[in-house]
Amino acid sequence: MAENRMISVEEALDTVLNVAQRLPPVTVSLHEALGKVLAQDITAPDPLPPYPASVKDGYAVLASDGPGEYTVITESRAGNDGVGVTVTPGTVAYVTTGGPIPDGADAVVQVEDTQLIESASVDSKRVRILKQIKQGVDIRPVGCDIAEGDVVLKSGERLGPAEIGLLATVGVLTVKVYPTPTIAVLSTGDELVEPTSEILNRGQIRDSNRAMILAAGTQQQCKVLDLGIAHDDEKEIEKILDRASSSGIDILLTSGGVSMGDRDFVKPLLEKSGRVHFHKVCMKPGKPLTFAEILPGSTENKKANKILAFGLPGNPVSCLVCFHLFVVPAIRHLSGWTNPHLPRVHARLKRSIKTDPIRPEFHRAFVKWEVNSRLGNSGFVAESTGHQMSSRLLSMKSANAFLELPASGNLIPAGSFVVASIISDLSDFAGHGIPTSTQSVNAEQGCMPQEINIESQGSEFRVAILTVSDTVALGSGPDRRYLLPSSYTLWYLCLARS
Ligand SMILES: Nc1nc2c(c(=O)[nH]1)N[C@H]1C(S)=C(S)[C@@H](COP(=O)(O)OP(=O)(O)OC[C@H]3O[C@@H](n4cnc5c(N)ncnc54)[C@H](O)[C@@H]3O)O[C@H]1N2
Ligand code: MOO
Repeated sequence: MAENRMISVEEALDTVLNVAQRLPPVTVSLHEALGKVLAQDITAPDPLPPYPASVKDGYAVLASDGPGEYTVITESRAGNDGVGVTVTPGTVAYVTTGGPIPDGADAVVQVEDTQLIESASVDSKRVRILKQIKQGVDIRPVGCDIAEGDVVLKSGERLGPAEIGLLATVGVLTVKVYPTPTIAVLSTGDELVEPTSEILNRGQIRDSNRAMILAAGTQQQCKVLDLGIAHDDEKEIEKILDRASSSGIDILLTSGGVSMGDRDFVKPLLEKSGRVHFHKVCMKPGKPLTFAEILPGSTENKKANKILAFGLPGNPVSCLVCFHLFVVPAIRHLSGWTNPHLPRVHARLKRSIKTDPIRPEFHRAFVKWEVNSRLGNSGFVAESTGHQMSSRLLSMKSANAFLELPASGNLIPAGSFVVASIISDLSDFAGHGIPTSTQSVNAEQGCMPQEINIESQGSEFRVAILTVSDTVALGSGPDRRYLLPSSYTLWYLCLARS
């Protein structure tokens, strides 16, 4: 039985992260690996470049020959070009960027430092070298990018586009990674109807939390399971929770029914099927957040792993704030992240904010980088999203950060620095911002933001990729097409010879 006191946010998060365990690694293909954390070291089986390669389009020469007129004995673009041909004093070979340096040559003179000499015969090309260069210039020696046996990626590293490119380069097409968890989402409440309902009878509202949390889970790369809406009926909720617990999920998220109402059944049901660690956190919003673990073998959960269960508060803002502050770090921990915490920055308040006297507040805000070269104080600036009531989901719209405001009941003046926990990726920092207002924002009665025009974001782009390279087409060099972000639809993915 969890104790009855309100625990601090730090204590609550520590508890969640202590209970959460990394999921066992799985093997996935390169296309499924983006965003995952590696569960193995990756070693290069061969060097890159595998042959001495030219850095420029130009002529492979003997540096000691110096400026003068030379016969072009071969052209080395890719693959076996120039094999068996040796550059001897008085001769040069034409090379393209990335092409193999023929034997004998020890430097490359870029075409800009040469002149092709008009010649009577097509077979005997001659070139004038205009510049003296040193040995080794514009040649990438074998293994200069990656040496054979180098560990190019370490267990625990997260795979972004560059890391996927490295895997492709070293020819690793399947990798061991930590999987992302499967999340089930249930809304509870007699007042809730499907978002498709056109007419709302008295006392009814559309269920926003389920769609929102399913989207938030998908954004964190989780597989999501929609458990629908349950009435405030103990037996009905129990049945759904039992069924969900036996369906192979890792995290169970409910919304509503965790506060003090006579039909708030979620907490007692979690107590029945597992261990409730806490059910009240000293924070605003999100006070009634409940956290439990459903242990293997309890009720219908016959799975070998335990399930983390979060009873999220029903108020939509409280629900999403708790998701970011507690569920996201839990997801990251299960997915193998070494640091599962939200990143934090210091941001200057654009306007003053009145704090709550009792609970530390997670004030929704838009944080962006502002350049102020005149005063020399460029940095992050935070603008409130307006009225912070926990039923007002508009206060989450556009928010990319939560300002951590200590409980004092005082006014934090404009220009003060506060800690901001970042909840979006950094690309959102250049966004549209919040409409300007001169009023200070009271934690209880802040100003209402006006409607703003946002250009449509997140639309899907269709991208065609064509690798044009003789080297790649002949199989003599790596292809790094896999660097494409997964949010794009691949239209065309192939190799072509130049
Ligand atoms: N006597 C007390 N009452 C309340 C307290 C308290 O300490 N003592 N705490 C308040 C706080 S703080 C919060 S937060 C809420 C949380 O309550 P529940 O988690 O039990 O949620 P519900 O009562 O079911 O709903 C609250 C509110 O949210 C709306 N809601 C619920 N689910 C959804 C959904 N899926 N989509 C959209 N809106 C939803 C619901 O209609 C209510 O308006 O409790 C306070 N009360
Ligand atoms: O904690 Mo509740 O989430 O303040 O509204």
